[in-house]
Amino acid sequence: EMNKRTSRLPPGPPGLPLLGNILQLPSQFLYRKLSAWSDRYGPIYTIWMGSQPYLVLGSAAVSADVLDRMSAVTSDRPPMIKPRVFFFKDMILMLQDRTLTWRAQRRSIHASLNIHAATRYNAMQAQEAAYLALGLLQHPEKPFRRQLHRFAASVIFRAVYGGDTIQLLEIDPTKRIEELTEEGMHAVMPQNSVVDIVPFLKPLIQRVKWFRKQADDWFGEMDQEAKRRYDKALPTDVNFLLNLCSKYGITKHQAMWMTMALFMAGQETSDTALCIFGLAMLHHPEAVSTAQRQLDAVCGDRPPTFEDREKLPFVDAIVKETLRWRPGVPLSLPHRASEEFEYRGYVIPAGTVILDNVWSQTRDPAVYKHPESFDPTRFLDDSGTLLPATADTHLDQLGFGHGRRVCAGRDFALNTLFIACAYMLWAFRFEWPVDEEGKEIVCGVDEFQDTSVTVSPREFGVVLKPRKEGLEETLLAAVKG
Ligand code: HEM
Repeated sequence: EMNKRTSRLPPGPPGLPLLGNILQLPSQFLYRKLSAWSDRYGPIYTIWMGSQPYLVLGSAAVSADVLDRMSAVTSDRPPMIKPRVFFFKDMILMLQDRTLTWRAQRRSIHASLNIHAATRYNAMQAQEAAYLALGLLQHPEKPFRRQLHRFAASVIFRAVYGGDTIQLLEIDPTKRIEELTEEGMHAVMPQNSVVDIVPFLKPLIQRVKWFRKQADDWFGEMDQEAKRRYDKALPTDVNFLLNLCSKYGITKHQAMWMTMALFMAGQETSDTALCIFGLAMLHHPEAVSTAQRQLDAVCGDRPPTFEDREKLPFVDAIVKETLRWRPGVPLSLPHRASEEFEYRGYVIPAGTVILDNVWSQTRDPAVYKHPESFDPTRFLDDSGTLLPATADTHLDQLGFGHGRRVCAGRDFALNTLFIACAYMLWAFRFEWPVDEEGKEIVCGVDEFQDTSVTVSPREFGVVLKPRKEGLEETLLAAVKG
């Protein structure tokens, strides 16, 4: 299908005959290797997985050209046979091509999560942020990450299915979905899927019973879980998305999977971003104190609200910088060219997989000076007001991907992060735990773990000290609403 003679793909690292660059790719932190190659081969280059070309986009400008301006032909997903066909049976919108089903789902999600509609979730998000702070105050013995995880799960679960806050000390009803998600998502990255590197194996593998059985069992369980959750949800003010499905011609089976997809896409990503926020705050006390001065001036002894947001640009700048400094989804999700296209004199054949390396884009020194330093003031003018966004960066939010596939939950996620970070900064001082000799137990800024789609800091401890009189009562009142 691929005509190597007529295509003129941009050059990249030389590989081996037949295998291409496969053996040069690390099984973890692929984005780091791809970023190092960007330094050498430029912001657009090609790597080969066998006979399959992968175009790697390493600068914000190139990504805006290829994935935004040419989105009409660069917005499909790779075949990803193992996860997409074997596991998800093409029911999950993140991995679908731009079919009519995909379009209908994006439309209904947009109707409920666009920047205006997303404000309908604000009261719930603020209540959840208060409950997060309360949990951190009352249960310092529960790991920080565990509590962020509960928060992120509860916010997205309630937005999708309605219902009450997931309690910190009770059984987490989302646990099963998460276990299944982890198993399924592991298959997404090309290194984990032999079929996708050597597609001619597909028919053979499809006949291998045990392999199909694993995927079929997984699908069966996920399908049941999706149905159970969907049937339990009562359309309410909070999860009004459910009301929209029939309007957009989405069948029940599709709606079941769409709601599940939203949970999968929204939970771990938000939790990861908050964990990175924690790490950044521990390393940057000066950012913490600037934010706290602003919060104290605006809110005093009452907790922050969404109405305060205009007056809290430093908190928004911290959220932006957190997502830029260590993007939790460093390679976004892969796109695929649906048609041949030309760019900068190159000819990219249909079927080329496009890797959106947001990790290199967010540390492009032409766009962000001193990209390795965590500096929220880069987004603010001298008076502390948010600056207009940098061109070609999706409002300085490269971490949410590009083009027609750009994250469908971006504004919702930014609201979740804003209120959670505002609450934590308002309520607590951030300190490292200390060992018996009084020495701080620090987690370095690069001590990350790779969980295939997301990357996040390894587990670390944080001591949160209350900085307000009567904090517990204030938070209890905020939780009650
Ligand atoms: C900090 C939090 C989040 C980050 C960093 C993030 C990042 C991303 C990225 C990088 C993509 C791929 C974009 C592309 O292919 O170009 C994506 C897709 C998506 N995200 Fe998010 N996301 C976050 C939160 C959420 C939330 C809260 C939701 C739902 C409420 C959500 C729903 C989706 C969906 C449905 C897609 C698939 C879009 C498609 O394939 O058409 N995300 N996200």
